[in-house]
Amino acid sequence: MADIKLTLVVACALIDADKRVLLAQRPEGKALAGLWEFPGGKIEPGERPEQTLIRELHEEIGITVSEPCLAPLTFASHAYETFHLLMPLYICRRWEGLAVAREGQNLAWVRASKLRDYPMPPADIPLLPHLMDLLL
Ligand SMILES: Nc1nc2c([nH]c(=O)n2[C@H]2C[C@H](O)[C@@H](COP(=O)(O)OP(=O)(O)OP(=O)(O)O)O2)c(=O)[nH]1
Repeated sequence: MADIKLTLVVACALIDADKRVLLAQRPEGKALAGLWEFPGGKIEPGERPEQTLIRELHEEIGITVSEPCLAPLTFASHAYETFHLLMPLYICRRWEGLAVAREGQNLAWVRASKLRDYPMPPADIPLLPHLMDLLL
């Protein structure tokens, strides 16, 4: 059997007081460019997933999240051509600061009923019903 490269990425559904979720658009020049994703990123060596998420949310959108405000929601397991993605999705309803695009990416606060209007990476599609149930 061929070796499988397992890539661990942590992501977060940030939910605001109007039950909207934050999506970020992947920039041009990257894999999956133009698709809308949950903020997050790859776990660096020595990091716990929650630390990764707190770091990424600060780097990418300038918010400060404390660990007790992160709760596990669901996960994605998806075979991309060159790696297998395993992506825990956390949910967070409380943070400090305003979400701003610090890396030039587009951001959108999206209601459950509009989530299907935002094309997402294939790994994310099975996560949507779960999220919609929670937000509707
Ligand atoms: N953050 C995030 N990544 C996702 C989602 N869905 C999905 O397939 N991914 C994939 C895209 C990337 O291959 C990987 C995220 O890693 P990354 O944010 O470091 O992506 P990247 O392309 O900048 O990585 P790289 O240049 O450092 O290799 O997970 C999602 O909802 N959120």
